[in-house]
Amino acid sequence: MSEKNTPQENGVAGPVHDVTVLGGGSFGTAMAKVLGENGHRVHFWMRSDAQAEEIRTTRINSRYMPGIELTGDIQPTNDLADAVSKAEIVFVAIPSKAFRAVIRENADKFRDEQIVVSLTKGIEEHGFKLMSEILQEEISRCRIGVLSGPNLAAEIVNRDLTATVIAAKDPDVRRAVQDLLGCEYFRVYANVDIYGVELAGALKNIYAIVAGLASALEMGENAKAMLITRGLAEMSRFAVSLGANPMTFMGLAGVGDLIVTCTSSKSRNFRVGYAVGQGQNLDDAVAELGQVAEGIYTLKLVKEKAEAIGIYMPLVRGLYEILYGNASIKAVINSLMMSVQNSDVEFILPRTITQ
Ligand SMILES: NC(=O)C1=CN([C@@H]2O[C@H](COP(=O)(O)OP(=O)(O)OC[C@H]3O[C@@H](n4cnc5c(N)ncnc54)[C@H](O)[C@@H]3O)[C@@H](O)[C@H]2O)C=CC1
Ligand SMILES: O=C(CO)COP(=O)(O)O
Repeated sequence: MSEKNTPQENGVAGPVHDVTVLGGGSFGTAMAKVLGENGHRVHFWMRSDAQAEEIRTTRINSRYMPGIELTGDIQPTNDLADAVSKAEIVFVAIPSKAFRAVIRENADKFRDEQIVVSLTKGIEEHGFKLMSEILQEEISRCRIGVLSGPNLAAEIVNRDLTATVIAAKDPDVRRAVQDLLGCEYFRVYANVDIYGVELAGALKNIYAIVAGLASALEMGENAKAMLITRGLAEMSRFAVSLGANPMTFMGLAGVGDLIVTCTSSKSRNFRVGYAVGQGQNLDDAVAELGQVAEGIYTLKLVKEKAEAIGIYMPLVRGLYEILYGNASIKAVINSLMMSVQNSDVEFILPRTITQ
């Protein structure tokens, strides 16, 4: 750590920290940019040496953030051991499908008590594990946190006003992340409900796909409000039944992230839904996107889990039938609108509230 001797671009002052970001995609790049502009030394790891070299020489990640200049002391590398060993805090922005493999392969590189924060919004395929649970299993000697919220990378890199949530049990972890990332356009709130914050980030991707579909079909603004609100009801019902705090879903990581991804074509999940709504098949839509849309995997896992624990999730079931069951969109909408199940009460209170 060293004292800063130059005014920082983002209106913050304080000691310079060594911070590592794992994952050279859209969100890793956005977080590296905030940290770099906040004056920190950022060890930015990506698996592709060519990509690291491009960023080193041009200061631009042309595949994931074309035209966005990465200023500040950002040091791209494909040497993960070196990047992790130098860091006081490690942020992980690796898609959920590869998350455990990357952490497990490199578990011995992390230090005792090192802070490791997941930025990933997904669920592991076998065992329904969230990323913080994977970190707990693979590197339990580290201090773990989760960052989630309405955080479109494409807006953060333009310095558009944004708020996020750091969830961690350890107050020092929460404070460290607030200090590192907070600046005049990026505000960091704290929460202790790691499971709720993390699950909300994964679940909202499903409803973003639904909203993209609805938008392509020009269903209108009333339909949008219905989908977002009923999506919130069903995702909170599911999460609370698994132990999340219902209040988390009233906050930025819950309804906040749900709103942004269900209303913005900058969301990749929304875009996949939009393409399917326009008649494209799912595989082509994902291939054309060229980036991760976690919701298409999360959907399968949540449908299975909801059935296993008996939670009513009609939007999840309907989207699953469209994407994986070859059901016609029209038939699914019709069955959702005409369903008599539970339409007599708007709220089905979670057991934890009624007991
Ligand atoms: N882009 C956004 O606006 C936000 C994304 N997130 C979450 O962050 C996570 C990462 O998303 P993005 O960066 O946006 O995805 P992306 O599709 O833009 O980039 C994914 C990155 O992961 C890398 N990657 C894939 N497999 C890998 C492996 N086996 N080893 C090392 N690197 C690997 C790719 O090379 C690429 O650099 C996702 O869970 C996403 O939901 C969270 C908040 C906002
Ligand atoms: O999580 C996000 C914004 O908060 C990004 O959503 P997408 O992955 O759908 O782009």
